[in-house]
This record gives sequence, structure tokens and C-alpha cells, in this order.
Amino acid sequence: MRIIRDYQFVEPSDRGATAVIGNFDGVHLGHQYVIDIARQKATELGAPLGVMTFEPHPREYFAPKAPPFRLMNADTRAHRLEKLGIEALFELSFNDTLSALTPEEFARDVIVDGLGLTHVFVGADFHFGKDRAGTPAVLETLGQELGFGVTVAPLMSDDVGEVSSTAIRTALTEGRPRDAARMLGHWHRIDGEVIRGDQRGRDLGFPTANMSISGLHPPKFGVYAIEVEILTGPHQGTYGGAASMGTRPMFGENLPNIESFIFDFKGDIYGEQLSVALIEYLRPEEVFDGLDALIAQMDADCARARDILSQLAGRP
Ligand SMILES: Cc1cc2nc3c(=O)[nH]c(=O)nc-3n(C[C@H](O)[C@H](O)[C@H](O)COP(=O)(O)O)c2cc1C
Ligand SMILES: Nc1ncnc2c1ncn2[C@@H]1O[C@H](COP(=O)(O)OP(=O)(O)O)[C@@H](O)[C@H]1O
Repeated sequence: MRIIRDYQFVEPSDRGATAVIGNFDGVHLGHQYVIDIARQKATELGAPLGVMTFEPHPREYFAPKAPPFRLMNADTRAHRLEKLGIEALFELSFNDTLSALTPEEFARDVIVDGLGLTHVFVGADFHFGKDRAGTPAVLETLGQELGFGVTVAPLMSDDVGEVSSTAIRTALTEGRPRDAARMLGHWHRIDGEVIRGDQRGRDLGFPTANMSISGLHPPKFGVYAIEVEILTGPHQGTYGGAASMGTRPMFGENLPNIESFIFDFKGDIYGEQLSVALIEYLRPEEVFDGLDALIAQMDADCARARDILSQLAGRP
């Protein structure tokens, strides 16, 4: 997958692609559905299958002080899109210039002159351009005037309701990772590097691989049954585990993070890339009356997590 960040400097060989336009936060089943529609059309046209997205997320750009809401960072999103067979990722810098373009300017400067797209795809609720003035209907008109194809995909829902990044965030905030997974088409994962903590875990008999969740939408704080993938280094593989997400109130005031105890594993994984899937919420973080009580509860958490993981029939 080629990543193109500046719409004003595009190799001639990268022109002529198709692109699904959106933020793709979570790369959920709704996103995958539009990508499937685009894949068919791209094949028909003999054009590369592309995605146009924005970094930072426009909401982060307009409200930089608002609490973090993203389900994934740009790297994880790119990785997921690549796995879906996207050939060209137009990850455009969302800045003063881009945000100030009117719908007409966006179509002319970015879609046509900049990227030379042949066909674009958007969801029915797509808005674009200064003041969100552009609608799918406006885009269709501009496509006719300027000579690019436009497909507007209907919004996807499942038996329970609309599939959206917002609904996924709510499920995670409420401690319902299985509902999030149903809309994502895969478990919600937190990806990142294993960083050093207070080196306390090993003394408790529960060494934990710590990862920052800074910049990400925080799922409900508490203890989870997890599946861990170690993506780099000599210990690569998939393991079960139990993790604590939050501020570790037993040990003073701490920044929120996720600490994963990996079952049946010994080894040094500092600095390695980990992907932690949230499977089931077990309980809130608590302050216990001493370390023995915490350790007894951690034993019980792990027994429960093992039980839950043993009953998983593969993917959600
Ligand atoms: C299964 C599990 C349950 C946990 N439960 C709690 C808890 O209820 N309250 C709390 O303050 N910390 C809890 N923790 C976090 C531990 O306090 C933390 O992992 C430990 O302090 C090690 O920190 P370190 O990795 O920075 O050394 C839990 C951790 C795990 C793995
Ligand atoms: N079963 C395990 N689960 C998680 N980490 C483990 C495990 N066994 C060894 N480790 C290693 O121990 C480190 C965690 O030990 P810990 O005492 O909790 O220190 P820290 O506070 O730095 O996380 C992990 O980052 C990893 O390198």
C-alpha cells in the first residue's frame, strides 16, 4: 500500500485511482462494506483501490482540547486498511488550508487537480468542505461537472442498530466489548509498544506488559479478559491473558494505561509491539485492603478470564 500525504505533490503513477473518503475510525463493518462496493467498481475500471482520509482527525483539529475519542491511531488504521487490500492511502494533512476549502474547491483542487481520482465513494451521511457545506448530492453534481464518478453508499446497520464509530465508542465506554466487536467485525484492539512501569508486577507474581492509551478513546476502566498478540521479537504469538485498564488506584494517582498479564508466558518483551484484544469486562478497578487481597482477586480474575477464553468459539 502506498501512502500519499500531500495532495499537491502526487506521482503521475499514483493518479487515476478510486478512493473511499472518510475518517475510518475503527475500520468497522460499515467502512468495510463501502470498501467492498469500491473494490468492485475499481476492478471494473481497472483502477487502484484507494482510501482518502485525514490526519489529524478533523474533530481533533477543530477541538484540540476535547477528550480523546479515537478508536485507533493513524498507524493502526493504515495497517488495517492495508489488510483489506487498499492499494493507495491518501492520508491528507488536515490543516488550515484543507479545512478552509469550499466543497467546490475541495473537488477541484484535491479530487481532480491534486489526486486525479477517477471515482470516489462516500457514505450517505458524508459532509465535506468548509462548514461541512458539502453533502453527497453536492458531490454528485460536482462529479458531473468536473468529470469524476461518485457512488453514495447507504448506511449499514445490523439487527441491533446503526454501525458507527460513535456506537462502538459507547459500547466500549459501557464495558460491552462484545457489542463493539460485533460492529467492528473483529475484537477491539489496543496496539502499542510495551513500556516500563513501576516494576511492581513481578513482585506481586503478576508481571504486566504496560502500554499507554494516551490519545485513544478510553474503554471502561477495570479488569478484562484479553487475547494478546506479541507482534515483534522472539516471543511472537497469540496468548490469553487478563488486563487492568485504568489508573491503578491501589498505588496512588497514575495516568491511565493498560497492563496485561499474559498467561503461560515468561520472557522480556519491553519495547516489543503488542496488540491487546478486549474480550470481556470483568470488574471495576478497586482499592483492596492490602496486597494479599489484591493478589487473591487477581488470581480469581485470571481463573475467570481463562474460563471465558476457553469458551470462545474463534472470532466474534
Ligand atoms: C488481573 C489484574 C487485576 C488488577 N486489578 C487491580 C485493581 O483492582 N486495583 C488496582 O489498583 N490495580 C489493579 N491491577 C493493576 C496492578 O496494580 C498493576 O498491574 C501492578 O501494580 C503492577 O504495576 P507495574 O506493571 O507498573 O509494575 C490489576 C492488574 C491485573 C493484571
Ligand atoms: N506473563 C507475563 N505477562 C506480562 N509480562 C511479562 C510476563 N512475563 C514476563 N513479562 C515481562 O515483565 C515485564 C513486566 O514486569 P513488571 O514487574 O510488571 O514491570 P513493569 O512495571 O515495568 O511493567 C513485561 O513488560 C515483560 O517484559
